[in-house]
Amino acid sequence: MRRPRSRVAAKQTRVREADEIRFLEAWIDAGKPARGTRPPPLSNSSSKDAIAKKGGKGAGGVGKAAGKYTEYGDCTRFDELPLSKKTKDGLRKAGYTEMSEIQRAALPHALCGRDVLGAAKTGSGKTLAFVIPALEKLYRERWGPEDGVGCIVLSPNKDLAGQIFEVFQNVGKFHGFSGACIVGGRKGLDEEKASITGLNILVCTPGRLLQHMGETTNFDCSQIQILVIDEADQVLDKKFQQQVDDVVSQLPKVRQTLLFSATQTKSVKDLARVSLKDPEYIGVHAEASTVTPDGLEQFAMIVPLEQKLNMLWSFIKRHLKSRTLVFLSSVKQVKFVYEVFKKLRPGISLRCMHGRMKYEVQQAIVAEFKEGNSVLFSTDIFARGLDIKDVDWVVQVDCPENIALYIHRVGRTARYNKRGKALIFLCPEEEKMLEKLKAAESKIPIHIKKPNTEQLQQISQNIASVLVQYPNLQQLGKRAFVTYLKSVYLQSDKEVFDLSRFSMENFAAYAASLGLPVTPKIRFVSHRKNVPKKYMGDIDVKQMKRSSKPEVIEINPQVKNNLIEDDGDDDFLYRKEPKTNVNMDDGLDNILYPKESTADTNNEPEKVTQLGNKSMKKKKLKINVHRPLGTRVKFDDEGNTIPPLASIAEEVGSGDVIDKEKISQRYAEMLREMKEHDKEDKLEHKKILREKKLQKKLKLKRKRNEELDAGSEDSGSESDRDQNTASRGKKRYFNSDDEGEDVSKDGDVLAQQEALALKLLSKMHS
Ligand SMILES: Nc1ncnc2c1ncn2[C@@H]1O[C@H](COP(=O)(O)OP(=O)(O)OP(=O)(O)O)[C@@H](O)[C@H]1O
Repeated sequence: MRRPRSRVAAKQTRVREADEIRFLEAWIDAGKPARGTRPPPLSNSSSKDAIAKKGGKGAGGVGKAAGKYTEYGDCTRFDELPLSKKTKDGLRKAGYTEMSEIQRAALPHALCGRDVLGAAKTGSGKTLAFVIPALEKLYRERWGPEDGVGCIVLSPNKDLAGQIFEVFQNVGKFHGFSGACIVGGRKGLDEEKASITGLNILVCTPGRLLQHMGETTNFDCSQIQILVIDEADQVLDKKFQQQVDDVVSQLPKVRQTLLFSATQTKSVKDLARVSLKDPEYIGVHAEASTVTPDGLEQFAMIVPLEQKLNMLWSFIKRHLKSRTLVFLSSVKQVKFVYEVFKKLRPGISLRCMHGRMKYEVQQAIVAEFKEGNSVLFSTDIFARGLDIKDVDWVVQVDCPENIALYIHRVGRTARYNKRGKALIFLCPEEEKMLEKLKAAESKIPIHIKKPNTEQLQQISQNIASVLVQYPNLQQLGKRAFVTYLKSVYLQSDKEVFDLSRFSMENFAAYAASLGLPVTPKIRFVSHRKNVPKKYMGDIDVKQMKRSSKPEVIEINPQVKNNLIEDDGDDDFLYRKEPKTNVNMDDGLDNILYPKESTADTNNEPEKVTQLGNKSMKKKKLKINVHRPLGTRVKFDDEGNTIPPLASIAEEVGSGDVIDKEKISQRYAEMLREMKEHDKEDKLEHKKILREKKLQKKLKLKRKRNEELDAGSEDSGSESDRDQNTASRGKKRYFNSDDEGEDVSKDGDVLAQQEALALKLLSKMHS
């Protein structure tokens, strides 16, 4: 019986694959690099010759040459590695031919089954350094659908997980493995549960994987071949500690483990937690003079807290032809700055991104951001791993919590041999961070730039008017204010982050710079445990300031003078752009920074007193930054502050000038009107009460008469009745002319008396 052709083809494929696997295994074993060896750097031409001699393509064959398996420890191209045809085809199709340094160093060790702890600069291609070994391992193990999960990749967040999964899809497209990106969120959990047991490759966040380990029936990870942890220093950090430990405890001990990050952990404790066995420590840039990408230019600028938004706005206006990623420290700040700037229309499309967004929304935003020039405001959800090509600028408006985060943030630009620029705003109170960045051991070539006050656009007033129009934004602004201070307060590095260095005036000016009419109260400090003594008590910022050092408080003379300047340009929003089209290479620095400082890398940061001094000559917006917390500030047409009472008078009166006499007249009038109203109300109330009383009495009277009438019919004499009524102390009605005469005997007389009484009463009240 002839077998169906497809079965024959399938068998042939199986046989071919089995042959290929045998060849690969033999090659991997015979040509593997010695432990601890690294390929020579590529820049050296003599090393290239040496590579060619040793066995690269130039040496006359891939895999086997002259009957011997070639060494692959020094090769430079993917197709010189002992990789399956499927992976090589995938790489070629995705456009990858030459290996990056980390790939050259890590892949040979990872392919021969060793555990690897890899560190390399941001954007240097670490993802392929673990995706390729993972695919190859499963392929050589002939992993199939019935084998379940064979590879787990842990990523700190869902965006990065999605990105890694895409690389698996691209490079592994010719393999038949199934896989999924398993990230948080309620949606999709049931679907995931239904399919996860049949998947081979899982790229997931630790929390979601743990959820499946606990909830999904038949979900078994006991056979996995390879565990990868990307952004290992973060995943092994406190935040994920419990989750990662729980996950790892459910994995088999015999497996390969690969750990990668731009800022690597070497903590023995951490490595023990994931049971790395005799790992290869590969830090390809450990000897490099910088830890950041070579194509990255980095600048720092000392900007007072209350000038940060002005500076950011001015920056955006000067870089309309760029793709800029802006980091802020909280979701609320991101939302606030994005919403407010959007209303102010800078002339470039704006986007925002934070962790509270749905995954699909985030994906859509990233896709849009990739399309053209725009500004993306983001929290640190974007700081690590995210790979967007051609980001021109990374601007850090808020100080990163440590050097590692700085490195990851700036690493969103200048990726894979591209060029890029990064700018960080540091408050004068955070100058310690600048010292740390500049320290030799940090290996961060950062240049100090002096702000060009001539180009600085003051937008606080514009923001304030936006907030008046959109009260929701005012609420958001308040929350952004509080959250920012909270984030500073909660940072552990008190050398850099110390709220006590900020004065009450700083906070008030900062609130004003966000367009807030009132400085929000900051109460969170007193609610924290382990609060340094100086912050304790029924705290508001006033008390914090008292413990600060005076020299750092009064950095800005404008604050001293209670003044924040305004450029007085009513046409601010629609001001014409400079003739030049601004882009990465057209000497922008001269626009935002003073010319004389561009080459200066060693200057001490100038005290921020310089900011805006020139435009002080122009019209001034006077804001009393010393006003007590909770005091509303209003402005007149001239930009002067006016007390709330004056603003009432202005609304009522016709003139432009605030007239004190008018105010008191208005108050006197209001008082008189109020008294009159009060009198009328009282009379009305009395009248109602009396009428009620009278009605009650008449009702009683009628009832009594009815009883009396009934009594006279039944029994007793008149004298008895008189006695009875008198003894009960009831009032009796008398005719004034016939005083003493008992009229109750006569019903007509009674009726007359009632009518008379009613008449009298109504007269009295009318
Ligand atoms: N061999 C290569 N040839 C060409 N491009 C490559 C190569 N390897 C990686 N890339 C590209 O370089 C970019 C950065 O790669 P990847 O995201 O893996 O960097 P990374 O080192 O993981 O960065 P980060 O530390 O920021 O996560 C990607 O766009 C990727 O496609």
